[in-house]
Parts: sequence; C-alpha cells; structure tokens
Amino acid sequence: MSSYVLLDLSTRELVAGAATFLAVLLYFSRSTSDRSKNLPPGPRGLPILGNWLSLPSSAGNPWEVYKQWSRQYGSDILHLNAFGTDLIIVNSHKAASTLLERKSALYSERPRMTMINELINLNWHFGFMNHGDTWRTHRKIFAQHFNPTATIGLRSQTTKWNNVFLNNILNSPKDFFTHIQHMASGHSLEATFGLQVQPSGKADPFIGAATEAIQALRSAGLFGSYLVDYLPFLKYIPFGSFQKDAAQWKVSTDIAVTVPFNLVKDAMSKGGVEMTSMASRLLENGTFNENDIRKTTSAAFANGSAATVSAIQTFFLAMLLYPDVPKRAQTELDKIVQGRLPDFSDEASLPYISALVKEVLRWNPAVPLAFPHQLTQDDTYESYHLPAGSVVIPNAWAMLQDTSIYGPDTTVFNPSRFLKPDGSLDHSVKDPDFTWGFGRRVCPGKHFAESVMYLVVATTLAAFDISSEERPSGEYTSGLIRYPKPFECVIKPRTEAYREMITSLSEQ
Ligand code: HEM
Repeated sequence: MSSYVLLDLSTRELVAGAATFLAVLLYFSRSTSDRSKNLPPGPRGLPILGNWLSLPSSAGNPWEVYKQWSRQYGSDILHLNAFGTDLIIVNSHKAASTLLERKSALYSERPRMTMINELINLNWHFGFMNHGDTWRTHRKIFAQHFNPTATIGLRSQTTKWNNVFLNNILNSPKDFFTHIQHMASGHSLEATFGLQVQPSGKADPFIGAATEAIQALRSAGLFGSYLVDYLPFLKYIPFGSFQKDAAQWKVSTDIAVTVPFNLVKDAMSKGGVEMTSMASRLLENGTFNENDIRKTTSAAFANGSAATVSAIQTFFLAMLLYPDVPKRAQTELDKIVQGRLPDFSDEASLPYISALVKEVLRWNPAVPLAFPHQLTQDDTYESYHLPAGSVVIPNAWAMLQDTSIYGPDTTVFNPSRFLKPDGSLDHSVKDPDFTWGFGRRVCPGKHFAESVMYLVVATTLAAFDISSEERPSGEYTSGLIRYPKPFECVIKPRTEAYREMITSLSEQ
C-alpha cells in the first residue's frame, strides 16, 4: 500500500512538473510573439528568466523602483516578464482609471498565487478568490454588514473600542503599538463574531491568530514574493524556507477560519447568544449557506485589523514628525468640542481632522501596490498591447505621490492640501481613494476603516499631547501591507479634566 502511494505521488509530481515546464515554455513562446505587438516599455529581460533577476525585491520598496522606471521609460505603464508571466505595472491615475476602473470587468480577476492560494490555503478568503460567483456572494454578504449604513450601526461599538484604546494609552502609553492592534482586532472580532479578547498586552488566541494571518498576507500577498508563484511546480519540493513559512501560516489561518465561527455556532446551539454579530445574524437569517458565512466572516475578521493598524501607526508617526499638525488640529478641536471628547456628530464641524485622516491615508499608504489584479482578455492602452493573463500591479503609492493631483511636496505630511484657504474642505482635491484599491475589488471595509480612523484621530488629539524624545526614523517595513518600524512616543493627557474623563470611561 505504502509503495503504491509513493509511486502514485512521484508519478503525480513528475506529471505536474512536466506540465508546468510545458506551461512555462508555452507562456514564454507566447510572450515572445507578444513582444512583436508593442508591449509597454520596461527593462530588457533575459531568455526564460525574463526580468526576474532585476525585479525589485518585495522586501525593499518595489513601488519606488516602479515609479522611477516609469520616469526612465517615459511611460505610465510598464511591462515586465518573469518566467513567462507578464506583469503590467500601472503607475498613474489616468491608466488606473482607464483600465482598472472603466474596464473593471476585464481587470477584476486575481492571479493564482501558489503560496497564498495553495500552500497557505487562503483560498477561502474572497480577497484571493477568482472573480466568479462565490466571490460575488461573499462580497454581497460582506457589504450587507460593512456598507455605509451598516457602519453607522456599528458606531456605538466603534466608540466602545475607542474608549478602551484611550484608556489603555492613558495607563501604559509606551505600549501604544500593542494597544492599536488590540483595539483593531478586538473591534473586528466583536463585529464579526461577537467574541471578546483578553485585555491589551495579555496573550490572546484570537489576536494571535489574526496577527499571524496578517503576517502571511503581508509577506506572501505581493505576487512573486515567493518564487513558487512563478514556478508552481516548486510546491512539490517538500522542504525549503517557503514550505516552513507556509506550514506555520497555514496553522494560524486555519484557526482564523474555523475557531471563532465554531464558537459562535456552539453558543447559538446552546441558546442565549445576542444576535448582534455578523456571524450570528447571518446564521439566524438563513439566506446564505453556512460555508459562505464562515468564510466571509473569517475574511472580515482577518482583514479587519490588518491595514487599519498600519494607518493608525502612521497617524502617530506623522504627529511626531510634523508637530505643527497636532497643534493646529487641537486648536480646531478646542474651539468645537470645548473640553469634551469629540464624537461622530462633530465630524462635519472638524474639517482639519477630516483633512488629517485623508493625509494619513495618502502620505504613507498601508497597501502601496493594492492587491494584484489579473487581465482576463487581450487589451490595449494607448498604442500598447496588454496580453491576456497579465498580472496587473497598481502602484497606488505612485498615484498618491502624484504632484499633479495633490500639489507640491507630496512627501511632506500636510493636511492643508485638502483644504481651501478659508479652512473648509476643498472638494476639488481628489480624495486619496487609490489607498482603497481599484474597480470591483475596491476595499469593501473602507467605510468601517474610515469611521475608526476618524474617531481615533479626533479623540486622541483632543485628549493627548503626543511627542517623542528621539525623532523617529520614519522607516517602514515592506510587503503587501506595510507598517512603520517601531518607534517611541510620549503620550500625555492634555489636561487633568481629560485624564479624569478617560479614566471614567473604563468604569462605564
Ligand atoms: C486603512 C484601512 C484599510 C486599507 C488602506 C485597505 C486597503 C485595501 C486594498 C488596497 C485592497 C485591495 C483592493 C484591490 O484589489 O484593488 C483591500 C481589499 C480588501 N479589504 Fe481592505 N483596507 C483597509 C481596511 C479594511 C477593513 C477594516 C476590512 C474589513 C472589515 C477590509 C477588508 C478587505 C477585504 C475583504 C478585501 C478584499 C476585497 C476583494 O478582493 O474583493 N479592509 N483593502
């Protein structure tokens, strides 16, 4: 029996290896014929390897290299090739809106990433699913719970978690990175499953699973971060650091997609569960099948904290690097809220705070290359031929740094770029929408994330002064989702009244 299994396995491996080799040859011969069809410019490649050796490392800042190549080759889109896979890099707003937005039917597929889809087995997550019926169903389920109206319904929960956060930074300000993750994971776990996490700083299995799942997304989510994305037959090699990484992340992502959901189901079967979470309401309602509910709620939980944590960390970083910004924000806050904590009803009266949130999302976007898209049919852009099957990488970072859209000095953190001289919001300046991605795949959690961001920014600045003994480096990690490298912050209540107000929040 065992020799049969062994024989069968190696036969399968051989066949799969040979098939992949043929596929590489086919791809390569096709891309050779494509070359005569006026592909967008890009660095010259080598036979078979294509541009693989010169591709910017996903551990560096590939978005900066793509922008620089765009200038060098005088084109807002670039063509690259690695092992027969065509890559189209979209560097401008004009190209993104022509291709990814206006022709979103052609550009909404996700490329199959062997590391993410197979080895880590994140296939259940609709962010990495084919653009088909199951994806549509999951988006629909998700939208019911995170659309603008549903997000308003979540405001009391958002306020509760924000209060927990304010209290935590009052009590142990040095641990603000931990508190940010705690708030974002705790809030998304409660919204999706109605479950609670341990207090900030204590080991928590859900926060642990969420942070590991995020680690998988950030490390493997850029197409080609792992060679196995280009050469899928490598997945049959049973050793190597990629297999080790995948095995570790698979454990955590499997936990994320099973454990919280099963807890909700068990609790419901025993009765006495409040039907306020996304999972319990969907199960109770019975419109969608259980598997779709499980996967969609788990995707919401896994993604619920990932990029929001980065954006809130960026907010703290910007306050340290640009100390005039919190001062101006506090002048506005003091005038409007006069010593209380701002809430959602104040948002329309706080244009500088709204501009500040926009600038956080623009200045150092959490997801600089969006998620990779895939083109499903041959297409053209200006005179260029774009081959079907190309992996399309939108350079959101380059678009958010575009001085023709956001004015001069786009590397500087300056909320005033979104304001008119009289201090009101200037609606003629484009919102930093590229931060949410493109076309049909645009982030469906954006309303929820914006609501969390507004409250964190407004209340933190109203109640606290943020400073540092040492200027932070301002450096970021790399990957699909990037985070500021750890930095230190001194966070102190601005007045005794604010200290008491925040202390009293923990007693409510
Ligand atoms: C500041 C916070 C956030 C940022 C910057 C962000 C950004 C993004 C980006 C760039 C994409 C890829 C879009 C594309 O493929 O073109 C995305 C997808 C996604 N985001 Fe967010 N996101 C944030 C918060 C959230 C939150 C809070 C949730 C959940 C509650 C969420 C759930 C998702 C999901 C499920 C997808 C996959 C959508 C699909 O493929 O159809 N995101 N997000």
